[in-house]
Amino acid sequence: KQSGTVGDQVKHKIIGIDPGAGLMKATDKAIQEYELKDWEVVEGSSAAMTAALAKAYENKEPIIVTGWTPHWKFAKYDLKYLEDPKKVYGDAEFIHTIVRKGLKGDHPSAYKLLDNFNWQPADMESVMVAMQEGKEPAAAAKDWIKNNEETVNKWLEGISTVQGDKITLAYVAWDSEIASTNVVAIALEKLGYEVELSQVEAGPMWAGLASGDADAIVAAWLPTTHADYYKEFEGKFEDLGPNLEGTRIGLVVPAYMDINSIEDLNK
Ligand SMILES: C[SH](C)CC(=O)O
Repeated sequence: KQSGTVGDQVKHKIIGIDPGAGLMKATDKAIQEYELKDWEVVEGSSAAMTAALAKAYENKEPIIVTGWTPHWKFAKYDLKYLEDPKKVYGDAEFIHTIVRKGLKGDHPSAYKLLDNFNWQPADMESVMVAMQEGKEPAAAAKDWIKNNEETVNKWLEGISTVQGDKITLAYVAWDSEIASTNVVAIALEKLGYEVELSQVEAGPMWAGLASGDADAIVAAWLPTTHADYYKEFEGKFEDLGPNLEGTRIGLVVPAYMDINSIEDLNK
């Protein structure tokens, strides 16, 4: 049994991810709105956060992380979101596909595939779990495509193939976006495209679309999480709408911790 307040137990640290993530901006807002005095959000990465979570969970130690759904961590560990009565983290959201201006004219087949791409949280999570169990992202994506031919053929239906045209997909190394971007890359390769995957931070991902360095992303968390980026680059991209429905972001803790709300962090 841990002694002291939950703040003492976790040294008033919330284990975050890359600083450009909307989840981190929302967490900074939570610190303010819930007046979490002398709490710190530790910047790092998706991988560092899940490594810290694994270590704490194995030792049944208290930990608070910035978390999101879909994610393999919910399949692997018994976790819960802290209630967010002030709704700082918004409600269930979507992941959108966004393409650079002009893509439709330059690469109509790629545009159509990107517009058709959509799948369920369970689909994304199954690719993430395979990656977490050690499969290379491209291999995990290939397996999922093999096991979901009907879905993928619907995306590809009626789209004419190409001979080696190049497409660049930008993404941030969030486990969810590594999964989705690798799946879309393979679907584009099935059409004959040569696909480059460009791993960048969140800001440069959106900037790359606006500059035309990136042709497309399937990593836009909207309407709230990436609202700032959407506003900053509005007019310089084309939003093809949701490719997945039912995301969630917030503070996540192991179920063995006896706190249930962000408000409990002040006790
Ligand atoms: C970490 S979520 C995949 C996206 C975001 O917070 O920007």
